[in-house]
Amino acid sequence: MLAELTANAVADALSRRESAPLAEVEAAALARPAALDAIEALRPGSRVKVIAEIKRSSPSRGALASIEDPAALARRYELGGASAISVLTEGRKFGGSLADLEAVRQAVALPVLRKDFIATPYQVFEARAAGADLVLLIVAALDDPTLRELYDLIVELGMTPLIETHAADELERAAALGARLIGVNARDLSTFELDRDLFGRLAPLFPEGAIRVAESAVLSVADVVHYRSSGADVVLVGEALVTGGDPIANLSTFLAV
Ligand SMILES: O=P(O)(O)OC[C@@H](O)[C@@H](O)c1c[nH]c2ccccc12
Repeated sequence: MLAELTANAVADALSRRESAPLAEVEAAALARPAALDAIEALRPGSRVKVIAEIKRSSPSRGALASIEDPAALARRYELGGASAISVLTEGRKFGGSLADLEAVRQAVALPVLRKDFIATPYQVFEARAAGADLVLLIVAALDDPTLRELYDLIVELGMTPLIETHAADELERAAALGARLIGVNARDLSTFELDRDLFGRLAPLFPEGAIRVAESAVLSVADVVHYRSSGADVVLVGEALVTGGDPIANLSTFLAV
């Protein structure tokens, strides 16, 4: 079942009156310097890697942090050893914007993920125009033809799709795309409930060679250890880094796993 949150965000994207014409956003996307190689940056290593997220609030957790200077936070993440940065660009529920992404892009040399409810090619061009290197696609929110279309466009623009799943059949759909970077979100987007063991249950179903990303619910080092021992190459961490005091210190404990 498509979560209300996701359905609303997708409906928003589809009905939105875009501020610039498609041709303009396309031109801006093509004029950007080449995207950074996120597959290289997230390649599995002897230690877990972290995608550090910039998120002001969420529908499940409410207000998290005001984050007046996302660029400064991104620099802390980079100094702390993050391998990539995720920027929520959804405005209504998460308090983010494409301006946040642009500011982050200018501040760091790491790959930057556009984290949003992407449903149209327009949003993919917008992501590239703002400097994104990665774009999230949520399998549950998209039918197969749209998933394929958006996936191919992301790749064509030199970016890397991060394919988010939450169930075995969704992982199959991700595999059918040929996805090289696949996440399992521990949070169910329809109930907001967390299932920290979902990643471990789905890990054996990942296609050969795909990079395995555990998303959500990392609040402590113990959670990183749990995901790592279940087969995660990468963990995507939001709340713990925006609310938990010094992100550099927090990252260093996570990266020791
Ligand atoms: O704050 P957390 O529990 O560390 O979670 C981060 C990230 O996984 C979460 O923000 C997220 C995962 N998938 C999403 C899709 C849309 C918006 C947000 C998300």
